[in-house]
Amino acid sequence: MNINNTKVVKYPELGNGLAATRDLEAGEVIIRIAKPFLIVVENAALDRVCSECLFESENGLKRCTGCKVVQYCSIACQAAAWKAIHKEECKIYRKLPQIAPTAVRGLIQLLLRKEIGTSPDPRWAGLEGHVAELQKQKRWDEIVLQAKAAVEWTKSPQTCMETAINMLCRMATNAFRVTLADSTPIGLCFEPVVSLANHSCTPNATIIFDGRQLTLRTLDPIKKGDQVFVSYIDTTQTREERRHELKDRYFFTCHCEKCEQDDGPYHTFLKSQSIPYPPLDLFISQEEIRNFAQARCSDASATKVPDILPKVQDLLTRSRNPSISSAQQFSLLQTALRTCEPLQRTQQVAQPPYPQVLHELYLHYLSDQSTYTQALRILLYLYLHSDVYTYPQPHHPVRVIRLYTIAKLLQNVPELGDVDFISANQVLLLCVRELVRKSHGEETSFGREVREALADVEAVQRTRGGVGSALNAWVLGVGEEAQRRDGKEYARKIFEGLRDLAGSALDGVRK
Ligand SMILES: C[S@@+](CC[C@H](N)C(=O)[O-])C[C@H]1O[C@@H](n2cnc3c(N)ncnc32)[C@H](O)[C@@H]1O
Repeated sequence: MNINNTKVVKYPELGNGLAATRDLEAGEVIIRIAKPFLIVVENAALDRVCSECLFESENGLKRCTGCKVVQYCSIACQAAAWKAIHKEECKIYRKLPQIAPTAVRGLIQLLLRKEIGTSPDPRWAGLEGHVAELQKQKRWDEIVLQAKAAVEWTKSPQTCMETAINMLCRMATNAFRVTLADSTPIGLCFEPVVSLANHSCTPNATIIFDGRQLTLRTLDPIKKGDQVFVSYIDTTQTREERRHELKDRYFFTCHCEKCEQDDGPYHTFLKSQSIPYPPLDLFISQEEIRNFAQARCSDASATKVPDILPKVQDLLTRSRNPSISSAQQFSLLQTALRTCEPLQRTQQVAQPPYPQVLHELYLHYLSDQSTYTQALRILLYLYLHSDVYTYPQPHHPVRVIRLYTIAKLLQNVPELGDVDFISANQVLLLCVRELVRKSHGEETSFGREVREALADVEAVQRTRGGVGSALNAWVLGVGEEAQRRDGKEYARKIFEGLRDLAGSALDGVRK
């Protein structure tokens, strides 16, 4: 079977998988599916996104007055959902004392759509479902109960029960999270074609959503015949955490090189095929990153760091307790940062759990507008000292979102040091606009948002002399030589200033 740029290949140990049918460049679209087989907004996101288009809405969402479960951003979305499924679904939701679990709501949709009959559908029956393994787990009773409930509520024939159970098992192994452009999880997607992609802890591809549209994109170049890998889990975790999650949820032990060699972020970076994006080289040069990673890998003291993970994880869990005060939360995060001191001493900021601590600190500062400047500094620090190793591709969606967030924060903090914040905002947005072609796609809603933000700042720059056009000429490599040279000089100063801001990021926390 040929699926866009891939074909299904059976691999020993991994089962079916997807192989590239031609050489693919970094950031290319492998498969795009406008309407995946099944998408359900997860319970925690029902109040956040429109259940039809899956976007957030600046004007707020309107709840369905019938079931009071789903919400829509417009009459058009409500009408489309009503016609497609909600007319039937609504009658069921109304009678339930509470909102059914996300997977059950997915099964209800499939039963109502008559996608589940008395025998498994060839579109998904061939997918690995791990039925025998699930039968041995505590989860099995829950799966059977969920299938029974969905069959009963949809008034489907009892003969559908076995297929419904089979479908829930397939969903447990094959469904993946739907996310907003910034990776916030909002739903569950079951799409049999893309589910064929196997897992690696150093994936060469990633799944991106734009509303309902799903795109499988390359992170690295993939040669014709090579396998396409995505990651099922958060790859920044330690090998033990990754292996535990993969075994528990997907019933396999990962033997990718990162797991076999127990490579940390610096080793993984050195083995990556990272392709530099020249304008960002002025922010942090590829050569500098490579030399630094090499030094970390040959530093014997780097391997002698005590196991701080359990203590830091405990502190982070306690800091997320909603009933503690902001001051108590900050104190726990300060202790977590101090516990990471051995990693700081050996300059291993990208090594878990250090980046997690920094991220929590960033979120803490972001929760209060008066501390946005600290949030900005921490984010710059994370980008320069961790992200560039953990996500080696400059167009990696996480890195692109990080740069975009830094640009947005620059608009919301008072000027600091010598950095011209308006120009810094522009130069970062110019880079993001270029990188978004490979990370999310310029035709996506995120691509449009970036272009609009850039147009706004460029309008301001036009009133401030030639800086804006020089920066534009330099990033895009257009215009006259002298203008590009000026642009490069402005950019060098901006990036230097941003690096200085990152340099003092932790001063306030350590006090
Ligand atoms: C989403 S499915 C991928 C398609 C699957 N290989 C199939 O034949 O249907 C996930 C399942 O594939 C297998 N799998 C995926 N990645 C693997 C890997 N790196 N090593 C071993 N098995 C893997 C596991 O059985 C896992 O539960």
